[in-house]
Amino acid sequence: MERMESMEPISAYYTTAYPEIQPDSGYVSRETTDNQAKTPPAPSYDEELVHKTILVGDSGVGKTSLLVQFDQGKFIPGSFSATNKVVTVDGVKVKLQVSKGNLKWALTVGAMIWDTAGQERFRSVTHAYYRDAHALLLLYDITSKSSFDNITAWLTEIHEYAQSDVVIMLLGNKGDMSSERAIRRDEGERLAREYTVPFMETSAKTGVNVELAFTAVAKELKHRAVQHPNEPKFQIHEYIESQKEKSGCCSYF
Ligand SMILES: Nc1nc2c(ncn2[C@@H]2O[C@H](COP(=O)(O)OP(=O)(O)OP(=O)(O)O)[C@@H](O)[C@H]2O)c(=O)[nH]1
Repeated sequence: MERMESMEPISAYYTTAYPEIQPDSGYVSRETTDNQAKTPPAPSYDEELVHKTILVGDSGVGKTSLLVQFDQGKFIPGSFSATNKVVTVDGVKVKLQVSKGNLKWALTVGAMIWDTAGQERFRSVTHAYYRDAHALLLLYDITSKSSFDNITAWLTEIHEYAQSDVVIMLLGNKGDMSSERAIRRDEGERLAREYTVPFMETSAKTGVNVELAFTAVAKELKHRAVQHPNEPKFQIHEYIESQKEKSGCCSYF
């Protein structure tokens, strides 16, 4: 795996400042790429395209663990809870750039902002981050009914502040904890269908579907950026299903 920055040891990872990823840096605006797509000849893939992706969801659902699993290919047990780690004023816990093959991600993990009365609000990153995001990974924890119930509120927040064409994916994380499961897989599937977003269960612990989740959104964004008007649209749902079948994804949680 090619890294865009030198890595710090994990112990320092969540207690030091992260490489700043400026909202406007490192990726091509959709407006530009749309125009390019309409101008013959068909555009080639912009190798510098960075897929700005934010992970959101209730506290403790495993956002940071999922990012670490994707980035480092391992599970580091224990909470990266925002409450005792550095959270920037804009509600961001981690910013990181990851590069795999010719795909690049600027990843941001949102941390819950607590209001003065100590009540959790359905807001993590500030509006500027939402507006700037190409993709949002929205996580719940399959062992936590409340994290699932709150997905609707998260989606309301996303629809209010994010770009209308943002790619959203719903992830039911902690898929390895089937004995403590509170949300059936078909409940996740039903919710995803209701909001017309792709869905899969993941495990930051075993790594199941982690790479697929990030790759699927990046591929969707890449296809949008370079799509020729006459070409068929990339079908993210079909891509996910075909890859799940290839990897036999869900049988070894
Ligand atoms: N078994 C299991 N545990 C997980 C998984 N993902 C995360 N955890 C655990 O769940 C807890 C919370 O994980 P975090 O990655 O800190 O969650 P977060 O969403 O970033 O939390 P906040 O910073 O509070 O927003 C930790 O104890 C993790 O070890 C998973 O897929 N399986």
